Amino acid sequence: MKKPFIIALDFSSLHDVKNFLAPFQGESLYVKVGMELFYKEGLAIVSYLKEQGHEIFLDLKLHDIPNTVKNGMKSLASLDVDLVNVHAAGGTHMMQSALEGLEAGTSAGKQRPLCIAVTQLTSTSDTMLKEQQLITHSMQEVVTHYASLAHQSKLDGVVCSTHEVPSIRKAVGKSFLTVTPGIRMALDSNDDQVRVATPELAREYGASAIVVGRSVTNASNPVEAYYQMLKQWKGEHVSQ
Ligand SMILES: O=c1ccn([C@@H]2O[C@H](COP(=O)(O)O)[C@@H](O)[C@H]2O)c(=O)[nH]1
Repeated sequence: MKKPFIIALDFSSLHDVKNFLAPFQGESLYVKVGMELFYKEGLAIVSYLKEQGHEIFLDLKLHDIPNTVKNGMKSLASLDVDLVNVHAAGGTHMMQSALEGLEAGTSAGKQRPLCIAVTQLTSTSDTMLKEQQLITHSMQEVVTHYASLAHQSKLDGVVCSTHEVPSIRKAVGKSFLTVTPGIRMALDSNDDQVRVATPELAREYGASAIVVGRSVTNASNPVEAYYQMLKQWKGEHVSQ
């Protein structure tokens, strides 16, 4: 990915997004719009971020019957965002339908948005997998299996934690995207995340891109926090 550092704009209004982005003036960023912001601001937020020259990951995690996901993706493709996603648990038919919808909804001459599948949320622990989802395979096996299904369905990649990246790369190759949230600096709070890693570990394990929210957005100086994490992601020395 050209810009492998994605900032999660988990804000509740366009006003808060504008305040957050103001000190980044002139910088073209890769930003993630999730449910909180999109459900509140809708198309206005996408239009605004595009006008400002940012790339957009629209993180709505579609998970429904194949026909509904196909038509949903057809609508999302018309927004001209760069990256969208589904839940791999929806199955191969659903993932293939997602791609069909994206292709059908992309205007002639434009590139369809990339599409990736969420494997297991980074807030899911081994215990939750076993006790709440009744899955007896290991996290690594489950995530890698979902990545193989997404690969067979011709998706562009997956959302996973840093810890599963090496196994996924081994199973489906290096060109399949591994986008990793749950990124924290060593001394940061994990909040509700379970399978966390530093930017440095994500780079070392070969993640295609990292997604960072609160470690930047809640920092007392977000611009400084962003550059500190970006430096670590690029392999430049940073002391905390
Ligand atoms: O497995 C997943 C899938 C998506 N996310 C999203 O990434 C950000 C992470 O935010 P932090 O504040 O850095 O924890 C957030 O928008 C999630 O919805 C994820 O964390 N894990």
